[in-house]
Amino acid sequence: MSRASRAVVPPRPRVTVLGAGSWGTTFSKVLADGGADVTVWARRPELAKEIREAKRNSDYLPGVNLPPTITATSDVGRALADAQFVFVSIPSQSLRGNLVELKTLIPEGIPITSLMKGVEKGTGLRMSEVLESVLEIDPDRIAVASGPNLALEIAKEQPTAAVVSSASLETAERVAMVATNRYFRSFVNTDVIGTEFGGVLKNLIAVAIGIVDGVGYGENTKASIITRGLVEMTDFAVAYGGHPETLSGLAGLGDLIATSGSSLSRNNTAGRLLGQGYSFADVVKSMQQTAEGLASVAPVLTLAEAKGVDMPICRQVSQVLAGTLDPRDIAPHLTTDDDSGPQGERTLDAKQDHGGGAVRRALQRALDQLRHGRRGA
Ligand SMILES: NC(=O)c1ccc[n+]([C@@H]2O[C@H](COP(=O)([O-])OP(=O)(O)OC[C@H]3O[C@@H](n4cnc5c(N)ncnc54)[C@H](O)[C@@H]3O)[C@@H](O)[C@H]2O)c1
Ligand SMILES: O=P(O)(O)OC[C@H](O)CO
Repeated sequence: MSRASRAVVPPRPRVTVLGAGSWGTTFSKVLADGGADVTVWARRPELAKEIREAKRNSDYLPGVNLPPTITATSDVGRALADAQFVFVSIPSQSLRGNLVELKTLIPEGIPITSLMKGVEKGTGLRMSEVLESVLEIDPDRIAVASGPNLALEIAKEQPTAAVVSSASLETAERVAMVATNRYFRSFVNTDVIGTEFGGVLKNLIAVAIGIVDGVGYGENTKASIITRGLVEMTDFAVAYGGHPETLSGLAGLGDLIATSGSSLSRNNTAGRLLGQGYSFADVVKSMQQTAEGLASVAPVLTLAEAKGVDMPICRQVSQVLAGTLDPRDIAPHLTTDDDSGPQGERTLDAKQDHGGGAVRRALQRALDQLRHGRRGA
């Protein structure tokens, strides 16, 4: 027997993905192309059948062929039966209800990874926090994956990077190993808060970009909102214990660039429709897929208020959604919360405190005055 024929082939990991929308299905392909045997749980039996038999998900990923190592079922018990890894990709606002039903079906001790980018209305919890509280599991078993990850581009195997984060570096590394293939590379970190909030907050900024795009403003306006949006995102995440460098990475700036610049983004698309004058109700009705940013605006602003973080861009997005601000009036104010005079630009500050944003801003302004000899610079 030759040396090659005696080589031990490692067993293929058995992975379950909950959710067969555009991201659940795309991520299943990422995992299968990385060497896993994947079972997708789809709510609708006809979709499970299409994925299982035709290796297609024509509603969400037209023209994409799925690998033969993906199967699907609408029976969640069967989907989870012998899973070694679970990935969850269902709309954030329905996560809790689904988890309650399948709580007892998840095998003991395996890593559970959130692929979602929203916060829960009512509780303001991040998706990893909902997983932890409903499943009552050790946070070391929980991971989140985020980054500039527009599903259709990845389904077409365009090279992409992501970041997998867990309180346990070992869990992050195990998950990243299965979530890596020739066109998809997963990095790791242990800043779950920064990683998750990056994915949530860039959706709100992408809605703002869509709004000004819909109104007809150009690249200067969009660049201004992206840059000031990143400051808002960072202030918020840091106030909640995230690391500023995470927000400068794939899960923050990276995702912000991808989402703000692409017509594939549902958040960007929803914003564009608002900017063109459609009402919030009309936009929700016309969206075929989940635009998480629309549901996350209110809980994010509540969380921001609790920590004294100013989020002028997000606040004005919420006013457009509520119909109290005309989209055409949004851009001149979007990049500032203060029209009483010039402010210091204050971009990213590695020495930011973890909370007390209002006090920090007041101090920063006083410093700006001292530095520049007048109010702001
Ligand atoms: N699509 C992307 O490019 C992308 C990329 C990264 C992250 N995400 C995140 O992934 C998550 C899922 O997004 P998506 O793009 O797959 O959304 P989607 O709208 O394409 O699909 C959502 C899926 O969930 C199902 N669903 C809807 N309500 C449900 C419920 N009550 N219970 C169970 N299933 C339900 C739908 O039938 C659908 O199959 C979101 O949090 C999104 O932010 C999406
Ligand atoms: O289509 P969106 O707006 O949900 O964005 C998809 C991903 O989050 C991009 O990383």
